[in-house]
Amino acid sequence: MGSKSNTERARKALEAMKQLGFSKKEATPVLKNLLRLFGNNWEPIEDECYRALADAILDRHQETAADRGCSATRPTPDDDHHPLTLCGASRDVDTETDEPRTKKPRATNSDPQSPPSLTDDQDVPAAISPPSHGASPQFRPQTRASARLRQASPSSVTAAHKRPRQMMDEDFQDSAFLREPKPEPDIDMDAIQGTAATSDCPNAHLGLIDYPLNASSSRVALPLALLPPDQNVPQISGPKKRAIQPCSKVNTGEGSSVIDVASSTMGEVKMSLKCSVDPKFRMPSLEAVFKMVEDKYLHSYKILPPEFSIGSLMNEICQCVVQLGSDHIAEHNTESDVAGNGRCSQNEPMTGSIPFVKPIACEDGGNRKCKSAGESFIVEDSENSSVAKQKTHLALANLKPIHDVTDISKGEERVRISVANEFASEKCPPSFYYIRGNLVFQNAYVNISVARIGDEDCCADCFGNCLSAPIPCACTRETGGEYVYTPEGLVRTPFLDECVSMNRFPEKCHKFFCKSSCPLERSRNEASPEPCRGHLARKFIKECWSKCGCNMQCGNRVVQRGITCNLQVFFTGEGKGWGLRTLDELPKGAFVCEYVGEVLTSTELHERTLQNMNNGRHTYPVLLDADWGSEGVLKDEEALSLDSTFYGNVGRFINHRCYDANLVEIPVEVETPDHHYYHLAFFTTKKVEAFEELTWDYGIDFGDGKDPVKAFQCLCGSRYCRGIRHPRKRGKAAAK
Ligand SMILES: C[S@@+](CC[C@H](N)C(=O)[O-])C[C@H]1O[C@@H](n2cnc3c(N)ncnc32)[C@H](O)[C@@H]1O
Repeated sequence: MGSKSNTERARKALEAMKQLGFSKKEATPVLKNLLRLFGNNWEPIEDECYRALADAILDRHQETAADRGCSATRPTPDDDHHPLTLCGASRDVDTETDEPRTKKPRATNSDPQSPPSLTDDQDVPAAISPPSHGASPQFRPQTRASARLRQASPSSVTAAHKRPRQMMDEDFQDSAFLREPKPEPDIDMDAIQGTAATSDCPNAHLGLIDYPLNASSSRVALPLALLPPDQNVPQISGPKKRAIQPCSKVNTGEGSSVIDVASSTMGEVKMSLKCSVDPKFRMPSLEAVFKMVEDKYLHSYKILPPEFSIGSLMNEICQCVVQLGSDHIAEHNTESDVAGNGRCSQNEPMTGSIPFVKPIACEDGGNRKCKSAGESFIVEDSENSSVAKQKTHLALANLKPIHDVTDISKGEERVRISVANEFASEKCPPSFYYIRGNLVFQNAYVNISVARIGDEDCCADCFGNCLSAPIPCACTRETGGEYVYTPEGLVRTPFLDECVSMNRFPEKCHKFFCKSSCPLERSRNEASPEPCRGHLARKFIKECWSKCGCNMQCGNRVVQRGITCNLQVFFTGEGKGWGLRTLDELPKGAFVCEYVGEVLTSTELHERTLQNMNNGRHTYPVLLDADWGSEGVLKDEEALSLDSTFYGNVGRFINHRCYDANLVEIPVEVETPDHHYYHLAFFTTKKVEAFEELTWDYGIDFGDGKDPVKAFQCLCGSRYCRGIRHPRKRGKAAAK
């Protein structure tokens, strides 16, 4: 095929169409169009005996008919099972003269290889033959082109079996077709597959199946509904790998429908829905259909915002098709970017994705199992060596979970978190697994046990809402006998301001210095670690928890109830990649989200760092170092950090802003009474307007040339920016 000239291929295609009764005049423009659509790739056109071409010609007929104002014709009594007839489809063409003719083409069929004759009673373009009796199971309408192809050539019968290649087939580089089935229980799949297997088509058991009916009836090609693409798709190895779509059963009963969606890289998305209809069906106006569906949704389900319209829903479907269909392209283009950094996904070297108190690079992928540990989970790899485990993260990254742009959390959160890109660049953030709570990667020691929580660390005697009780409960011990939260769930201003000030001016705050070697320095250089640079003695919020007598609505449980505000992941278009914004105005002290990721030990973090450096990739995990140095020697498995490179929540999208960020991170103790493991929660430092970007100060010293990880060039826009352009001046100004 590959060596054939285009002219030769065109000639053959037109010849094949001629045999189907399509004139050169009508086939040529359609062929040209298809070639343009497939980017001059002949294979999908030649496939299945030019099925795509025949379909396209018939589609054109239909469109022309629709333009002429024709709708479905009323069926004749014989057409009981032909509810939809193409307007104008009975028009045929003299294949010699290219002129329309009233008689359908007749051909003799003495040669089994030549096209069989098309008789008047056979030639039904939108043919749906009645079920036959006997051995043949129930069946579905054949598609128009397949009917013609089948009648035209025995070889086309087998070719028609290849229909499922339309979905996820590598041959279709420029176009993708999805077919979403309704469950269709009535067909005997064994019978179908058995029949198909008798043909010489390698994919005969898939998709469009030809049915041998009894002697009096013609053979009917059955379009079987295909499962959606996220099902397991077995691959056939061979010269060309083919994705096989498993077939679902066909239902010939009333109300069954099949949705066809086709798209091309040129942004065209075509949807068609085939439904069973009453024989007296007449095409209603589209306006009436839209109105009826909108009314139905509005009145029956009451879930619609006022701006809802079916038009925009269809537009959204189109956009989702294009986006999902394009994701693999973005993935190929962003192989080195698995950390959710918008800049990197534009093929720039990654300068870091995970914000942090002290930046450390990391990377990884793979064969993992998760097991739960209280509210945390442990992610285990099947391999033993820690380095190997880190490596498996690379493989994991290649699994590329697909984002749902209507809710990137995929239902993990209580609110939907949409994705928006007002720029024409990437449609979706690079892949990661969305998790609502932290996961232990491997060796991190997160000891969540009821026995560890003493009476002084819980309020077992409380009931209902602790904030309504006359005396503050035991859970306020850490905060001087006062609740941090107001009854409205906001962090009280004095506490909040102290946290903000601590982050802005860490040099003025109390710090813990590790008594022996610092785990962070140890991980950087185990042989001769540098002296500890100090860790902030952070202020904690302690929330009530499961060992407390209060209920889940208790005012001292805010972070553990999860995200409640309307957030959106959006493309900043300011060189910072993706960011997070609020869709509603937020008051000062409001909880926004946690920073969620994998819990790593400092050794694991260091291994990721090395792996990452080897791959030219950097990420910035958050150290959970609040209490490092407050005790004796901190064991490595107790020195924890969070990394949301591969597993994370929306916190991973929050960009950095020097000094005057509108979010501050506050450690929150929930299930553990010590400060080795805790939650890192973001609260607003001031009132935030709707659609304002949410930012926090990563605490990066942009002027620290010694740090092994090169910081990104700061584009925060703050007048106090410590960014590399004015490191000293800005820093000093802000400190005043
Ligand atoms: C936690 S990620 C934030 C989300 C990220 N923008 C994305 O697209 O996934 C941190 C990375 O975002 C980028 N970034 C964050 N704040 C920035 C800033 N102020 N200026 C420039 N880049 C920034 C840097 O590449 C950084 O490594």
